Order: sequence, then structure tokens, then C-alpha cells
Amino acid sequence: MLKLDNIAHSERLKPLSFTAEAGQLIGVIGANGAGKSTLLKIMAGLLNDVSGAATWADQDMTRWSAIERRQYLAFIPQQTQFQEPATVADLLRTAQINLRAGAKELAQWRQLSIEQFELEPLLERAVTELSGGEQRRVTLACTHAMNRPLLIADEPTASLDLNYQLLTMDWLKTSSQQGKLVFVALHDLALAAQYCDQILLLHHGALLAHGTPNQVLTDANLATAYKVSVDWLCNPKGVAMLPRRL
Ligand SMILES: Nc1ncnc2c1ncn2[C@@H]1O[C@H](COP(=O)(O)OP(=O)(O)OP(=O)(O)O)[C@@H](O)[C@H]1O
Repeated sequence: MLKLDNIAHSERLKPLSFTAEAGQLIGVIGANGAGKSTLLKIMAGLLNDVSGAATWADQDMTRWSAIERRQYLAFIPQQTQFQEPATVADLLRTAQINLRAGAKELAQWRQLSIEQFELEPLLERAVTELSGGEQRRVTLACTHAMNRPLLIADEPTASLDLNYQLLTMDWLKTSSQQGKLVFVALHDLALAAQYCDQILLLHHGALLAHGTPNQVLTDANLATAYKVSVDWLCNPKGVAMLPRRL
């Protein structure tokens, strides 16, 4: 279980508390600048000037060393800029450095990642020579290859085509159903409605609403947070939305 107790950033996030059981996909939504990345980075242990308490399985997350943190969580940043022309195969191996697992197990996780994100044809290519979407798939595959129980993804579908957006959301959903706790920041509210078990809606650095998609994606909340009204189109195959500016 993850428990945040009055977690806050001195300038960017007001005190926020919630608990989340493993086995869930939790969407983090809100307008530009609302505090989504800040919250995710705090959980990933990447920010200073943080107050409050954070525990994972009753362990104090704020005291984890970098190596300890790697045993429990994998983080997908909003943007990745590859500087070195490493091959995709090398990057997948590098992603697994310092993980406490056997060589056979690590190789199996890498192979599953390659299959999940269809990277076989790109394995020996330099990552710096790949397209933006291909680079994103490499980042996601590196996180997949870590196979950690807590997965934190900041707009993982940005820059992906429709097929890979759905493939990524399917992966996050399956990961949660297999027992991981997954947080995902999203701008696509239809994907959030369709895939997430719970949603945290942030507004001006504070938690405006928290609950199931039906509880959070109300006309009033969307008007406050995004200044839009939305017509929802729902059928058994999925959810689409028609937003209008208020
Ligand atoms: N490195 C930084 N230094 C100072 N302020 C920052 C920094 N990064 C973000 N902020 C500010 O913190 C607030 C929250 O930013 P954050 O990146 O968490 O928003 P977000 O909800 O992820 O937005 P977006 O949808 O645009 O990615 C914003 O007002 C932003 O300007």
C-alpha cells in the first residue's frame, strides 16, 4: 500500500493525502501547471523541499537511497532526452543496473519488453537516430524491463500514435491487474475514463477531487479544472469525449 500523508512541495504542491492499494491504475489529471509532474516526481523521490510523509509497504520512501528506490519503483519522466548514441539493446540492459534479480530473470524481462513495444527491428539502432515516438517506446520498454511493483508514468502516451497509445494503456492496465500499483498522468480524459480505477484531479497545486472516473469527471469538476464542458460518448467498446470551451 502507498500512503501519502500531507505530502507537499514548498512552492508547487499544497498538502495532499491519500492511500492506494496495489493492483490499481490511478490517473493523475489536471490542466497545464496543475501539479501532476510535481506529485509524480515527489513520489519518485526526485524533488527537494518536500514535506509530509510517504510510505510504501510501511517503509519510509523519503529515506530510500537511489539504489533502494530502484528496487521498488520505476519512473517514466514526461520527457526523455537521449544524448548518447547508445543502442536500444544496451539501453535496456542499462535500465536493469543494480536490480536485485538473477541474470535469467532480467533477460526474460528484457525480452518481454522488446515484444511488448515491438522493438526487435530497432535493437541495434542508436537511440539518438530514432523518431520521437520510437524513442518514447524505448523509454517505456526500459521501464517495463525493470518490472518494479510501483510504476509511475508521466504522460507516457505523449508523442505516440493511436496504436501505441492504446498498447501503452493496455500495458499499464495489465500491470495493475497483475498486482502493481500504477500512477499515470494523462491529458486524454477519455483514456483516463476508460482505463483508470481511480483518478486524482489536481487544480492549482491542490487536490480538487479523488475517486472513480464517474465521481471525478463531473461537469462541475471539469468546468473548474479545465474551463470546458464535455459531452461523453460511451458504448461497450469504449469512451470518447467532445469538449467545448466555456
Ligand atoms: N523546475 C521548476 N522550477 C520552478 N517551478 C516549476 C518547476 N517545474 C514546474 N514548476 C511550476 O510548478 C507548477 C506545477 O508544474 P507541473 O510540472 O507539476 O505541472 P503539470 O500539471 O505537470 O503541467 P503540464 O500538464 O503542463 O505538464 C507550475 O506552476 C510550474 O510552473
